[in-house]
Amino acid sequence: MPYSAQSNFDHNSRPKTGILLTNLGTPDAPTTKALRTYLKEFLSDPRVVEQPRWLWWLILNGIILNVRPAKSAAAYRSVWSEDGSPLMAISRRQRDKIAVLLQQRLGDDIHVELAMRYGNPSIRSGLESLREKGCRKLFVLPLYPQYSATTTASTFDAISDVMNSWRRIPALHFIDSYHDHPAYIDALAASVQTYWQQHGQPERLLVSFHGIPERYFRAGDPYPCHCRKTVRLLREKLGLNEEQVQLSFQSRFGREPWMQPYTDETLKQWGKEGVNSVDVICPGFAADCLETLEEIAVENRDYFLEAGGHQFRYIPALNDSDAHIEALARLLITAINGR
Ligand SMILES: C=CC1=C(C)c2cc3[nH]c(cc4nc(cc5[nH]c(cc1n2)c(C)c5CCC(=O)O)C(CCC(=O)O)=C4C)c(C)c3C=C
Ligand SMILES: [Fe+2]
Ligand SMILES: [Fe+2]
Repeated sequence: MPYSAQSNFDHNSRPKTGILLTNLGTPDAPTTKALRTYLKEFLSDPRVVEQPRWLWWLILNGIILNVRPAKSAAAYRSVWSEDGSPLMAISRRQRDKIAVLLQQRLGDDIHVELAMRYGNPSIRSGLESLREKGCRKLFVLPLYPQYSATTTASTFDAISDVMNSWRRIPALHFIDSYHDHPAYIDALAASVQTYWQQHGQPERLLVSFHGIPERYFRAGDPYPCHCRKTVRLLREKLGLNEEQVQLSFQSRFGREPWMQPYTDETLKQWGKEGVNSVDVICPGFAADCLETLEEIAVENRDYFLEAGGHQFRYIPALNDSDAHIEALARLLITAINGR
């Protein structure tokens, strides 16, 4: 098989620097058909579901892909905007703003692309576009602050799958996590403080992360440790105690135990115990998406209020806020300058 190269390759060209921002991905439309395509790709990834392949193939194709797409499509419709999926719209704005900031600070030889691990725009299209622009140094920033094999390592798999047919591999820098980066923690703390200055401080802050099966943690996935460290640093920065700021895991899928405590059970328990007011923040999501806008802000709100709680608020993700763009740009500039 011939290995491929940049189509307009010039041996004397000046090397450029490419940045690939990635996130999980989202369906192309909030329809059952689009959800089936998206979920099939996502849930066929062995990094996401670690089960014997034949058994999982039967469950996925026999049950899940017949039931879940319609249910998920209805949930996506409830958050879909004029700009499409919130995750996609916000990710595009993040890419545009980061590109402007990096070009202002480092010059025009920097190119920034956005790619999604599942669906569109694909990792292949992002990498090929940077290659066509002559990028020979490549910085990949998966927008997952906390490393997990299910997300971060899966992104790496997709990159190596594309590059294994390339003639010239760029100098590759893969940013594996930034769960304790001071600029990220500062941006999170500032977002909470600003929210509280405007709306008042609740009794408790619940810091909710997407879960993973407990089995993956026992096999060595550091994700829960990264989540705990983010929460500790945030709590310290806010000057609050372990009762006021607590961690939980949301979005469990399937029957086996996932990381605990579960977000829904925690909120039900707090409602029953007489906790009056709760704010929830989800620092593992760089952009608001179905998991925050629907599962947290709607579904879990109901659990808390039905259990006896009085006030529930969701503090938005960092999204394309100036503080977030600045934090991500600082992360990238440090990597680019090798410091
Ligand atoms: C099947 C197991 C799943 C694992 C393990 C998992 C890990 C994981 N996911 C995210 C981030 C996101 N997940 C999102 C949606 C989503 N996640 C799963 C399943 C697993 N995720 C499903 C089936 C879905 C689709 C929605 C649904 O049908 O419920 C999203 C939202 C995407 C959007 O379009 O809005 C994000 C983001 C992380 C960070 C993570 C492990 C650390
Ligand atoms: Fe997920
Ligand atoms: Fe969910």
